Amino acid sequence: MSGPTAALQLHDHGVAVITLQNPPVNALHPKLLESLFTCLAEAQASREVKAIVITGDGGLFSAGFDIAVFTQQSGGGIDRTVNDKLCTLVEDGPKPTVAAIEGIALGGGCEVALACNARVCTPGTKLGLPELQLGILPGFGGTQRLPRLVGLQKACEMMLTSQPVTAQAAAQLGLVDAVVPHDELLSVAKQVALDIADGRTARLMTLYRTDKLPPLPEALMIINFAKAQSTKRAPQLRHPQLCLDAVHTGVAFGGQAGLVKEQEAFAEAASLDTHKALVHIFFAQRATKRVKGVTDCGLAARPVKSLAVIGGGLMGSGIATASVLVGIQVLMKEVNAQFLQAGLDRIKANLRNRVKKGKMSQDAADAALARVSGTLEYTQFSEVDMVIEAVIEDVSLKQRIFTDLEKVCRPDAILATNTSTIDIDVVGAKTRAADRIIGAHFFSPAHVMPLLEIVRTSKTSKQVVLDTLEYGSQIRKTPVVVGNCTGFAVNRVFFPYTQGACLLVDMGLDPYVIDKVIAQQFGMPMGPFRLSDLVGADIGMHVGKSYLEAFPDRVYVSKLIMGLNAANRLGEKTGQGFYKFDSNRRAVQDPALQPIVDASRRAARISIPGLEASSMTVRDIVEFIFFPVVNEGCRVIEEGIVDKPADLDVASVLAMGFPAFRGGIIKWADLLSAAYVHKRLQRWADDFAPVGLAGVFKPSRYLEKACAAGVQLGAGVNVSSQL
Ligand SMILES: C[C@H](O)CC(=O)SCCNC(=O)CCNC(=O)[C@H](O)C(C)(C)COP(=O)(O)OP(=O)(O)OC[C@H]1O[C@@H](n2cnc3c(N)ncnc32)[C@H](O)[C@@H]1OP(=O)(O)O
Repeated sequence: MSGPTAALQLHDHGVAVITLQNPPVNALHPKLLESLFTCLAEAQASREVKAIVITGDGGLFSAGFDIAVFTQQSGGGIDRTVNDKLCTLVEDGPKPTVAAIEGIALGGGCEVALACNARVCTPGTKLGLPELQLGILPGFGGTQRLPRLVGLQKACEMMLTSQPVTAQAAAQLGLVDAVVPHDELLSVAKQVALDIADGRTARLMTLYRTDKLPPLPEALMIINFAKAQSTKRAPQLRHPQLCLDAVHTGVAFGGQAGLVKEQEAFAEAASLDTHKALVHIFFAQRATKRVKGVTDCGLAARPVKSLAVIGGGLMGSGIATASVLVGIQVLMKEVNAQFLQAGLDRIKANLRNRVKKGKMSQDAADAALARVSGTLEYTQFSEVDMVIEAVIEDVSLKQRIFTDLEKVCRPDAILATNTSTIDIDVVGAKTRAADRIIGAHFFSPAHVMPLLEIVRTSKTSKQVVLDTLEYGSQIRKTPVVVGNCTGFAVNRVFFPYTQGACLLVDMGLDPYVIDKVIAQQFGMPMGPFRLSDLVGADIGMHVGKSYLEAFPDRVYVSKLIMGLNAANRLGEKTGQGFYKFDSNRRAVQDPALQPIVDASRRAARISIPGLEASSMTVRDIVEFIFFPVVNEGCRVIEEGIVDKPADLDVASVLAMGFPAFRGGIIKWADLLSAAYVHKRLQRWADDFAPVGLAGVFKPSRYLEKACAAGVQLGAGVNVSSQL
């Protein structure tokens, strides 16, 4: 088979079977679409063909338009005329077409199926229109045909959430006409096609159906409600509105008018930065598992079957939960029976929560729980493939544990620490096992947060990095492999985040206004001060000290966090921090914070001419806080802490909640232009030089060089090679 193509075969009784072929997911590359068009035209014209079945190769129908093409061509890379002609040939060509669907029918794949005159699928198939998660909208007629098949409300929900439906739900909704076993898929689809051709079954053309559409006033209410909901959820996003505009035109003026509007709306969405950002994140997230010098050198990963977790606290029990959920046997070790029981109870509670939320059955939760055993000894440690230590951040305690582990574990067992602040080399300093010691930095809650930061030292073996990557995939995390430095990649890049916000408060801005700008207008899940309350001001101060030691040239020490510590306003855990918290953990503004803010401002005495608080715009606030984060990201790239710049984008999205629709921290800077980021940082460095804070903003070498060379920050090594 050569490249993306469609294959035409004539089967018995005059049924032409066209098979989409483009492994691994039969993505609709323009070449495949062209080939599909040629096959369809041939089948439609052939005297020997009575009916047509479209199916996919390798047990999958299609994952939709080839997303890689979006990165290569402007305007979405979709040829409208091919698309129009193709769907017309499928839907109302002389011979009926039926889709035989297995595995997935997503995006354009689902839309080709929607244009068919009937659809048959196998159990386990997922169908949906997830285009909005890529910053576009369905562009092969999905905005018109889906509402006509499943009803307007359900169609809006499916498109706005990007969530596919199961085969069973699709049958109930009328999205498919039959669900049949794998062995019968093709024969049933062929029979349905012949039944239509012979007039035994009515030939339905989805675009012209109106039976599932509500009367116009009701339809408009549904669309307007969906628009309002979508604005409330993500006011920054335009493409959901464009999608609903296309739906609106279709229900008000008919499917053909709707198709024209859909194409216009698609082209507009495809031209926006949101689309570029989301496509970037789609590929970047899948690329984190490919690490130079580790995954490309012929080594085979060893899956983890049994794991020991040391420490049953919040992190340890979360790690254990994530592992038992995917079938790994877990041995949890604690120092006494009471702590052990508390750890096991936490795992039980985590699983119970999942059952309550409908994420798993009680039977599956029971089976998962049966995979955990508790111990106070090291006796069974000789049996495990991997150990993850998750005790408190105490260097000598961790060193003792690793010395013990070296003695009790198999010589090939992976020894991991979940530290977030301690140098991995120091943790293993008293052992001779440095080649199998690695950081496995989880984010809290460990069984929920999707990122696993894998920290390798200069001594960690490739095999151990590969195995830990494999473990990350096993527990369904997105792994990012990083180097060993203060804060590793994620926390290090984000240390200027709260720092910049504190500096703004000391300059006169209201902390609650800053939080609103960063959360509601920029799109972070919460602002820096709400985040500080979640993490705890005590932890903030402790971590701040380690950054001050490591990077004294660029740390601003505000009295704000110290003031909170002195007043025992540590955040959620003490009921008050920047905010005060009611019994439902709801954060409300607290006037009692003001004296702490005033004291911090008096101590800071920062006043920069031209940078008065009252003159700062939303854009100023956002850039003042995030450009130093970008700058630190540049240093991390230059030092080779990350394998590739896009890893930082993924990490910032998955661990810090940086908006995916902005592409992650480095992609966002590139979309704004590195030169612009550089210019603003340099200006602030000059402005703040008189108060001794130039270092907080001074553009990094990597940023300087990228600008000088006119290359993107995301270019990585290409920039470094020009340094
Ligand atoms: C005009 C139209 O309306 C526009 C469109 O159709 S836009 C496309 C809409 N479709 C989508 O958004 C589906 C995107 N894909 C997915 O959700 C998931 O990849 C999936 C459910 C199909 C498979 O998931 P999973 O089994 O976990 O495998 P996953 O690693 O994600 O994908 C396997 C490979 O296929 C690639 N791939 C998946 N969907 C693709 C697509 N639509 N185009 C190009 N490549 C795709 C992935 O990049 C990955 O490549 P890699 O192995 O080189 O990293």
